[in-house]
Amino acid sequence: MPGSPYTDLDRPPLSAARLRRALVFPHGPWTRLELHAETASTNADVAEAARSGEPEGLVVVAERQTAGRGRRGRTWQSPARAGIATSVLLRPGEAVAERRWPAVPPTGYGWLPLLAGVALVESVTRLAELDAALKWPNDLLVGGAKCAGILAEAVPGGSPAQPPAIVLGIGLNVTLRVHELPENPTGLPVTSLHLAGAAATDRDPLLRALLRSVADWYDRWRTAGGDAVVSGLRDAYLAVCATVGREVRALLPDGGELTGTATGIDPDGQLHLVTPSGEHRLAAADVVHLR
Ligand SMILES: O=C(O)CCCC[C@@H]1SC[C@@H]2NC(=O)N[C@@H]21
Repeated sequence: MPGSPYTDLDRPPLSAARLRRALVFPHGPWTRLELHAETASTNADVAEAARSGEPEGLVVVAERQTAGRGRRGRTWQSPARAGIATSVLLRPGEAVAERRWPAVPPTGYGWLPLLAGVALVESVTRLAELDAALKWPNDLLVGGAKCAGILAEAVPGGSPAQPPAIVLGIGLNVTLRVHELPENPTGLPVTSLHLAGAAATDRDPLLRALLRSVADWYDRWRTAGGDAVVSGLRDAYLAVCATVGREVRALLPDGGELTGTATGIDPDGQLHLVTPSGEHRLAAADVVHLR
């Protein structure tokens, strides 16, 4: 696409052969990889596969998305070869006897985007050698700016007895340049690993490390029946969460807003907020760090 600000063929493509090495990680759920040069949204692709009965473990990766989805109905920009855009299919409600994974009740599913956030911090810290943290629930912050986002979407089962599948989508800005960065509606600055001074921006190892880390945490969490405390996931999340202990403004899904101190994360992954009007537990919100 000559003339498009998003086309940059100097950026090396992802290698399906190199990425497939992440699929054989022994504890992971990954079964199949699809790598697309372009798609509308990897979350939409995986949701469609889930509706067609695809088993757990599909990984869809795209070099570019034309209609990437963000949280709360927003869009997500995925310029060609400049980031990681991936979605995975998880079926936590189905027991897996050979792995000794019991079925996780749907009340526990809220931890999946937080799990992906922990995996993002681990892989970015290790490979890009940057200090990374999470703004609750799962915005990856590098130097106080957003570098990645996570969108988990539920796909209802085929019958009321069948638990929903979860599409877990991760978008990471790797080599985006300043003119390619989108504006964040809450005023949060946005960055990429390259702009933040990453030691390495090779996307194959980054994505492999990310898939391994998600697989590792998913195995621990599933083995513990979806219990974030027993699996150690809650502690791992708290260790990298930049929100707890801060003064924050929470923009609520109903348009309301609360200002107070974030004091903790409960066993369901909800944020505790202490405000002058009392204590609140938030399942979803856009959080702005004030101090
Ligand atoms: O708003 C956010 O912060 C969440 C952004 C999630 C973007 C990723 S990119 C891969 C996957 N496919 C999508 O359409 N969205 C997610």
